[in-house]
Amino acid sequence: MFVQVNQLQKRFNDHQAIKGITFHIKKGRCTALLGPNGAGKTTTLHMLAGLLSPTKGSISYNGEKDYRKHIGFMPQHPTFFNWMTPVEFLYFAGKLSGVPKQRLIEYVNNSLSFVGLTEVKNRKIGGFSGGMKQRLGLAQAILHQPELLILDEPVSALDPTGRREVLILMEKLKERMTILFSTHVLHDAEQVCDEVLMLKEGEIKWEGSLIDLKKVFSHTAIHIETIEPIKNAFDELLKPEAIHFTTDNNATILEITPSLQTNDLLTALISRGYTIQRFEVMEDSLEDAYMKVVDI
Ligand SMILES: Nc1ncnc2c1ncn2[C@@H]1O[C@H](COP(=O)(O)OP(=O)(O)OP(=O)(O)O)[C@@H](O)[C@H]1O
Repeated sequence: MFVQVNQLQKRFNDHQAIKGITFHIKKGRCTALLGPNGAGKTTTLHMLAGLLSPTKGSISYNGEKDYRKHIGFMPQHPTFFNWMTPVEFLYFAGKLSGVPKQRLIEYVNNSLSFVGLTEVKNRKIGGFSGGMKQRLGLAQAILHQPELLILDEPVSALDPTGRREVLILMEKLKERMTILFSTHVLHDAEQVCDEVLMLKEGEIKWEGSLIDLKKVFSHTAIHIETIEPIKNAFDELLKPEAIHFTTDNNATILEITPSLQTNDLLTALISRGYTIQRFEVMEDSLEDAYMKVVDI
């Protein structure tokens, strides 16, 4: 166990934003905190980063009390002094986060090189694109080489190019540190995360690996077309297994449980003399699984 969160709650006046959530973050894994707007993602990340105190509950980081030095945090909208250069900004941030003076130059240069901003390191931040600013935010968050990197909606505000750049950087960072990031964009989560935490209205709706999420919530649909009509031909084959069964002329679409082996179905059809023109296995996307979970 790396980070254990127990019965965490946050109340803003009369609004209970986080309703007693319990989860853990596994060391070395990249976890996506997924949820619609207002689910409580930012509030949860701020509590984990030590920027907001919980109303109730606990966060345990390898048993340490003051764990903030091990955490790197990038807010949803990183703000900069536009008149500063990346080097000046990172020196300033490095001093604040307690990077030893003798290592500061090395750390700043390493971070800038990692996010691809070395060439512009002495230009004013004011002239930077959104993507460059986001990469500078990332450089600041990893500057002190944290064990846990927390990123609040790291790609949501970016155009497709900027999004891709940041996702590639996250993919590389996965080898060096544990990552927790929030997003409401499923496609982005699917590309980079190993673990998923789904949050809705301040409650965890699902926790587990991306692979398990797909297994548990997706259906497999098989689209079959044969030359011979196959209506009612499945009775003995799979009636108890079939969830949904529709036919349209010679096209048959089955939604089956994962327990049924598609190979067995194909073999059975061939051995019964059907001439198969199409046999296509279609799996639900993470988006379908997500919709099922958040609609619980
Ligand atoms: N400082 C605050 N004072 C009062 N209510 C707040 C405060 N911060 C957040 N909230 C409320 O708590 C709930 C959760 O907000 P939060 O920003 O954590 O959600 P989110 O999942 O990050 O949403 P988004 O994707 O829109 O950023 C919302 O209803 C929000 O209005």
